[in-house]
Amino acid sequence: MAKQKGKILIIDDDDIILLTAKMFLEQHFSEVRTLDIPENIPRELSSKTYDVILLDMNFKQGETSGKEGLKWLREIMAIAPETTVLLMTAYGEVNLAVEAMKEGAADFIVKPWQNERLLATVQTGLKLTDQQKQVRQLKSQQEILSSSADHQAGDIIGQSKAIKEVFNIINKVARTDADVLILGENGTGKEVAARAIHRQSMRADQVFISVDLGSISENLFESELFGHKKGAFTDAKGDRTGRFEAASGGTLFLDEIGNLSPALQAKLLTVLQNRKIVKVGTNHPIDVDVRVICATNSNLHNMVAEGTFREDLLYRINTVECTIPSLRERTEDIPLLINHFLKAYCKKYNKPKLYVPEGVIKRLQKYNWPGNIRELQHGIERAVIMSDGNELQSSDFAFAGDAKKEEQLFENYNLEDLEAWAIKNALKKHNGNISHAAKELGLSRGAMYRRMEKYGI
Ligand SMILES: Nc1ncnc2c1ncn2[C@@H]1O[C@H](COP(=O)(O)OP(=O)(O)OP(=O)(O)O)[C@@H](O)[C@H]1O
Repeated sequence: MAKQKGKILIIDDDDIILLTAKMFLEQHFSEVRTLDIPENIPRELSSKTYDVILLDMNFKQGETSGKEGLKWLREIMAIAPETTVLLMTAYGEVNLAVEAMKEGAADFIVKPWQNERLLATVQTGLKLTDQQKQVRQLKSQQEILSSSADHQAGDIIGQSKAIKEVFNIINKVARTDADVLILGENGTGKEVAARAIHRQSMRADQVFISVDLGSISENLFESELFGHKKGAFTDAKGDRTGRFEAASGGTLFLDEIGNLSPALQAKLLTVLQNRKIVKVGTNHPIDVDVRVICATNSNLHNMVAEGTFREDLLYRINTVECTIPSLRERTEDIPLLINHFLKAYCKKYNKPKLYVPEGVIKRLQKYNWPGNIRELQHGIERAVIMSDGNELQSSDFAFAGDAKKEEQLFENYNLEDLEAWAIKNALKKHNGNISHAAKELGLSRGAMYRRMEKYGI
C-alpha cells in the first residue's frame, strides 16, 4: 500500500506509546518522528515543519491536570501555527480535551486508542493542514496579484515584421516549460510578452506572478522571494509566503534580472538549479514547481564579459532568448497602438469623439520614443486629458512643448520635418496668431492652413 505524504510528530514521555504509535503510523505516512522530552519542542519545530503533531497532555508522573499539555500546545501554536495539533488524553479527561480544543487543538484521541480511529483522526488532521496551506497560499497570491493588477495587460498589439518574429518565438516556446529570457529596452512590452507566454502555456489556469528585482532591497531579497518564518528577523511579525512559493504551479516573472548583486545572483542560481527554496529562519528545503521567465534591459552577454553577471546564471535562464524590438524599429505599429490606447483613454475619460489626425500620427511615427510603448501610452493618456476639441493636436503631447525633447523629436532633419518645426515655432512666437505667423514664413493664410492640417498642428 502506498504511503500517504505527510510529516507526523508524536510527543509523549512514554516510550511504549511512542514506539507503538510510530510503528503503526509509519505503515501509512511518509514520515513519522517521535519526541520524548517536551522541552525540546521549540528546537525541533524551528528546524522542521510537521503537518500533524500528536501531543500528550500530561508529562510528569502521576500528573493528570493537563496543564503541561496546554502549555506545550500554546507553544506549538505560536511556533508552528500552520500545523494541526491532535491531543492524546487518558479516558475520563474529555473536559480537558474540550478546553484544549478551545485553545486551538483540532481533535483528541483517547488512550488506549483503536488503530482505525487513530488513523482516521490523523488523516483528517492532515487534510486540515493541507486546506490551511491552500488558504494561506491563495491569500498571499491574492495579495500579490492585487498589488500587480494595475500592470495587467491585454494582447500584444502589432503587425510589423519585427513583432511577428516575437509572436513566432512566443508560439513555439509557450507550450514547453523552458525558461525564457526576454530582452529589450524599457517599456517595449517585455512583461506583456511574458504574460502572453503564460496565457498560451499549460500553466495558463494557474497564477502569473511578477517580481521587479530592481525594486527589492538586498536584505529583503530572500524574504520576498523565498518567504520567512515568524521571528526570523526583527520585523518578521508573522510567517510569510515568498513569491516562488506563491507562484507554485504557475509562472514567475523576474523583471530587471540584470540589477542583481553577485551575492543575490548566486542565491537565485542555487534555487533555479535545485527548484527548492529555504525560507528565512528555517533550514529545510521546500520543493517549488514554477516556470521562470526573466527579463532585463541590460545586455547580459556584455555583463558576463565584464564579469558583472554570472555566466552560469545566464545559461540557466536563457534556454530561449526573445528580444522585443524598440518602438523605433516598428514604427508601422504606431497607428495601431495609438488607436488602441486612444480607445481605452477616450472611454476612461469619457471623451468618445476624439481622434488623431493623419498629420499628427505621422509626426508621432517620426519621434524616437526612448520610453517606447509606455511613453506612447502615457503620451496619449495625457493628450486625451489635455485636449479641448475632438482632434488631438501635436501640442497636446507633452514632448511637443518641451524644448529638450523637441531636440530629440527627429532622428533626421528632412525638409518636411523642418517645415513643421518652423510653422510651430512661428505660431509660438506670434502667440498662435496664424496671419502673423504666415506672414513671417512668407505664406498665404490658405497655404498656412493647408500645412497646419498636413502636419497636424
Ligand atoms: N504590444 C503591446 N500592445 C499593447 N500594449 C503594450 C504592448 N507592449 C507594451 N504595452 C504596454 O506598454 C506598457 C509597458 O509594457 P511592459 O511593462 O510590458 O514593458 P517592459 O518592457 O516590461 O517595461 P520595463 O522594462 O520598464 O519593465 C504597459 O502598460 C503595457 O500594457
